[in-house]
Amino acid sequence: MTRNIIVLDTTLRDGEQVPGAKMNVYQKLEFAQQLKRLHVDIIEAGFPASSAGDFHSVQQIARTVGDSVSITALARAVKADIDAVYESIKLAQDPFIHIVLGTSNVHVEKKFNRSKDAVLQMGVDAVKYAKTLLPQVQYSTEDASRSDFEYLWRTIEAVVKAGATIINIPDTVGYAVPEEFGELIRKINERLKNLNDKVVLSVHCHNDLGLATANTLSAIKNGADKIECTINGLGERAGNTSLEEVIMALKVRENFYQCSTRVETKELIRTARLLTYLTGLDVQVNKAITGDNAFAHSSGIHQDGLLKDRNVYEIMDPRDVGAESMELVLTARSGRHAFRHAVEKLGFETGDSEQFEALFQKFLALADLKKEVYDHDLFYLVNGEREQAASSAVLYELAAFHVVTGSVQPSATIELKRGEQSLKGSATGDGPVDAVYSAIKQLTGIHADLKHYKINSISRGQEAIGRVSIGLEANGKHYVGRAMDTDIVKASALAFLNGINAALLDREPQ
Ligand SMILES: CC(=O)SCCNC(=O)CCNC(=O)[C@H](O)C(C)(C)COP(=O)(O)OP(=O)(O)OC[C@H]1O[C@@H](n2cnc3c(N)ncnc32)[C@H](O)[C@@H]1OP(=O)(O)O
Ligand SMILES: CC(C)C(=O)C(=O)O
Ligand SMILES: [Mg+2]
Repeated sequence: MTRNIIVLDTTLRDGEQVPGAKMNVYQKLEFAQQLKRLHVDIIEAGFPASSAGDFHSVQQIARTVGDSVSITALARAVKADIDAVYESIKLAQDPFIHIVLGTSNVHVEKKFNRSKDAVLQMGVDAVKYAKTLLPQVQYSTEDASRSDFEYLWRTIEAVVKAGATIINIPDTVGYAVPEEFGELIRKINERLKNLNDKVVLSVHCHNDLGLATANTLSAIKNGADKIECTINGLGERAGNTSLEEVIMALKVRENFYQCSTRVETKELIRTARLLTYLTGLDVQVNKAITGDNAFAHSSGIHQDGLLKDRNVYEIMDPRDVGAESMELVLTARSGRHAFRHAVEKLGFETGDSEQFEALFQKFLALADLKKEVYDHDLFYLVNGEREQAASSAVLYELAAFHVVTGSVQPSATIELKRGEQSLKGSATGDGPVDAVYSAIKQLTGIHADLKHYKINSISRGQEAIGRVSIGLEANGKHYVGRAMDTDIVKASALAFLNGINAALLDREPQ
């Protein structure tokens, strides 16, 4: 008999704590919809007390996917944080409040400068308060793996008696090693079952020593009922446990773990690609499950073996994680049937006939420029179109641009549209992109400092698409912008406008 493991995805909370991983509300909603398709049990949607923007995103996620996925969000052991969590998730069907509070000596003494008893009491009070709002409360003993065991247990016992229904044991700084972490979970599990066998035992591991997946699996083997993970292992510092790795380890080695999950593994690659697209954070090519080379075989002896029998060098079928064994190459000579087939094969809906036609025309324009359109390009084409439709509140649009560069001083002429209004202006700069950015700043009148600029080539072929990610500071806050185009100057202009629009929307909510 297999045991079901509850899967919580915290990409939108711990994952989003990563510099550069910030997403806007439309992007978070798109990702949450994909997590729903992936069949995770719980989405940790954010940290609503941290800003009005995060509160709004958590609320929108709870409203949009909270009918079929359990939703939680994080709070310190602070009343205002707990209130913010409750207010943002209360419309979901199965919401719960997640409270975190440190148990290690260094947290108690250095972070809080209080006695152990006083910190424990803070946790108990927080749980009692959260219970007045919702029946389900998760309590995380932050830095558990570096905590004195008897104090850790005393805390768990007290918060369970106060009403906590899930106890989450974090290896916050990735210090644990598998044998030791497994033993810790075994001991807690034994005592917890005697104390209250309805309480769910959960783990949350970080990857500072590259052991997050191993520690999570060891915890499962030793009785953990629930795991917290992120897609591509995104998360604070070296990241969190990678969801796809644990899920596939449980599936491929079911004979050893005798556990299963509800996760729809065929959605794994698509979820990982979507996250890369939304955050601009690429995955290393040799990353297990979601790296570009995870299912690529290059050496002759391996290829020979595979041709004789796939099992010689394959422990899982690439199709089980949503990887294509064969890619369809589309060109400008492809028709609507082939295009629809390719888009649907990637798992996207093609919309009504008007939406489909608009998408097809965009595809033709791209195919004319790029000659060959790969699955990867289609993925970005469809997502870009959706994101544009979702963010109809965008303030400025690029209507036209012209740049001059070479042995003269680079200059740019830009035409922007804002609703019915048309604005045109020119500027010079150190280079064409700098000139474009100066002209955009002049026209929008926004004081924005470019903090970082990154350009990558995505997809293959000579006419690959350039993806630009920028970070800018405006109104004392940091905003990100991303865009892609076969013309890198245009992609640069669009990414900058994206960031400017995010800053303006923050100042003038629509
Ligand atoms: C392990 C984790 O991943 S925990 C989650 C990490 N996530 C985040 O930090 C989310 C983003 N954070 C934020 O937006 C802000 O830090 C806020 C809104 C939470 C707090 O902002 P501020 O009030 O300005 O406080 P600041 O961040 O400077 O300091 C943290 C304060 O919270 C206290 N604190 C830290 N953890 C906890 C906790 N679990 N419970 C109660 N208080 C806590 C600290 O002791 C400090 O209080 P002090 O000012 O009395 O010393
Ligand atoms: C909030 C907790 C679970 C956390 O992220 C950690 O301890 O790493
Ligand atoms: Mg964490």
